[in-house]
Amino acid sequence: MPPHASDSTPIGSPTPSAFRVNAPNVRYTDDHIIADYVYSNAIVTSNEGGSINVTPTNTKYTFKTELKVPRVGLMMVGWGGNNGSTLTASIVANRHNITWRTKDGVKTPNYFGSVVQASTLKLGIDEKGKDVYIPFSNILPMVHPNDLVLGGWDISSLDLAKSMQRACVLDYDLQRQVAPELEKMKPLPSIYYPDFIAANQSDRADNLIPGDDKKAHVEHIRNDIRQFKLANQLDKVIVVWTANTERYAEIIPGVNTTADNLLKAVEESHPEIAPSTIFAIACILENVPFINGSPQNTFVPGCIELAERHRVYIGGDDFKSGQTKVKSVLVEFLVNSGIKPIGITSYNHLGNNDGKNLSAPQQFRSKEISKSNVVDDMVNSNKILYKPGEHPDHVVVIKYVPAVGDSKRALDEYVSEIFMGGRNTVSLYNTCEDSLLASPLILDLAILTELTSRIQYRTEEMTEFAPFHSVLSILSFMLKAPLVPPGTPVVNAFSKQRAAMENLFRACIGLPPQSDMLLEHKAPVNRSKKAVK
Ligand SMILES: NC(=O)c1ccc[n+]([C@@H]2O[C@H](COP(=O)([O-])OP(=O)(O)OC[C@H]3O[C@@H](n4cnc5c(N)ncnc54)[C@H](O)[C@@H]3O)[C@@H](O)[C@H]2O)c1
Ligand SMILES: O=P([O-])([O-])O[C@@H]1[C@@H](O)[C@H](O)[C@@H](O)[C@H](O)[C@@H]1O
Repeated sequence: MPPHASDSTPIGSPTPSAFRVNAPNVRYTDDHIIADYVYSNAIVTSNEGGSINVTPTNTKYTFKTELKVPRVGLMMVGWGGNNGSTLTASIVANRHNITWRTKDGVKTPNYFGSVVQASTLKLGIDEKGKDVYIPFSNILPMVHPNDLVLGGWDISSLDLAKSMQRACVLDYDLQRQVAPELEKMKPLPSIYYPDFIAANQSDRADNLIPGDDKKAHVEHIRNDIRQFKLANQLDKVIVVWTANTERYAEIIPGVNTTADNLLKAVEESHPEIAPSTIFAIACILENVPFINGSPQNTFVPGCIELAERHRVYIGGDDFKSGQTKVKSVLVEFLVNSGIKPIGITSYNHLGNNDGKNLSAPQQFRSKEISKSNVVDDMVNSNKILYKPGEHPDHVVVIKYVPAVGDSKRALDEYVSEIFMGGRNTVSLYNTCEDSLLASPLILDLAILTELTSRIQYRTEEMTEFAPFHSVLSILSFMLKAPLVPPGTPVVNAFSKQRAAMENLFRACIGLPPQSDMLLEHKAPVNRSKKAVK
């Protein structure tokens, strides 16, 4: 059976072979790859005397992955924004291989910055012991970005060509060429509750679903999704929130702490239910995954419970695109090197509409939270450096400076304690082209969410295959404040996030985790008996 997709599997077709895993624990059928996998862990216990015992555990899983790549729609909330318009224009450019001229010469379209489309992973070693890498998108059949059918909503009525122009992100010679296709794309009217985003956004709000009946709004969004799916003959739709950052919603017992009281609050049009939560509820009830690319607490407890009840995938929060992505690498490097960050100052200024919205205190606060919590797991992992409850000083500053547009300037300083009372200071100046860094993440989130929806698992205790938990923590690599199943650990460390994602998909094809031990070189199997002098 041809087992795996190439990195651009035509929709719905049998999967052309990219590679085959020859192992007794892996089986291929016309429609699935079925892999038996042993998940190894270690339970650590300590007794009163303080001595620590470690008990290795092995849990048998079977993963079943549907190989057929469906026809997928990506609906973006905030489609007319900088990220939404930039992604749309870029997909059109890639789809038609449109090149464009700049002062630096001719540019060709690509998907750089997408972990799925532009990164690789180690599959194994060749006969000479040399690492063999494949495109990440080849590990399992995935939707190719060029095949995504795009749509979405915006409170601004501008078509996508005008939105792209307003964003001022892409070179003019490219904008010029994709404009004819983008001008046909018009965002659906959306829901607008002024209290949740900065007042300075009101001048865009000319494309609204009427009324203030929140239950009607849920039904309207559900119908929009159904119509989009029908009109484009889609098998699946994924919704990604790339609209403005909202203020945090207050968690109110009896209003949004359980699925039932959240639905009741929607029926009563409770003022504390945010637009993003209305979209999430609509998606859950429509059995459509919803991913939150912004930092607000869309997923109030009742919303998570609703997703669990309906077994619909949700994920978030807040694309991890530039300054924070570097932070999740640098702090991991420092702490894992036994160096103690004691002061982290993250300043940036930007001049796009996101920055304009974030210039309002409540919207900034949402972003400050997601940008500040990103070091917690790394700090908590090293009790040598940090006493219980001890944390680096961590300051986040964001300033709105229209003059720099989408080209955010991030200035970071990391002060650390080093050997024998020494101090080390790392200063970074990072020009993050915000939308060019965030847009590829929207692709990764949508494509990996769709892939995950084709994977089921079963353990020896289970009689049936089942989907993963509704909260897709496997998406954390793309997110600043990873949403995780209630009560489970939040991982922000960059290398751990990447390894978790890679190793899960390796498990689905029956391969062990990538350990990078290179034991074959350190302890060669066929080493001669003679001692080396
Ligand atoms: N590097 C990045 O760009 C980056 C990184 C992390 C998070 N984010 C988040 O992604 C989001 C989008 O970023 P952007 O730069 O594209 O912002 P943007 O302001 O350019 O786009 C947001 C769009 O959402 C629309 N909108 C606002 N409320 C809406 C609603 N209720 N329904 C539908 N549309 C609505 C606005 O009209 C606007 O077109 C922001 O929340 C931002 O904080 C961006
Ligand atoms: O991802 P990252 O570069 O750390 O964070 C960014 C912030 O620094 C920026 O101010 C904001 O506008 C973007 O939405 C994004 O959240």
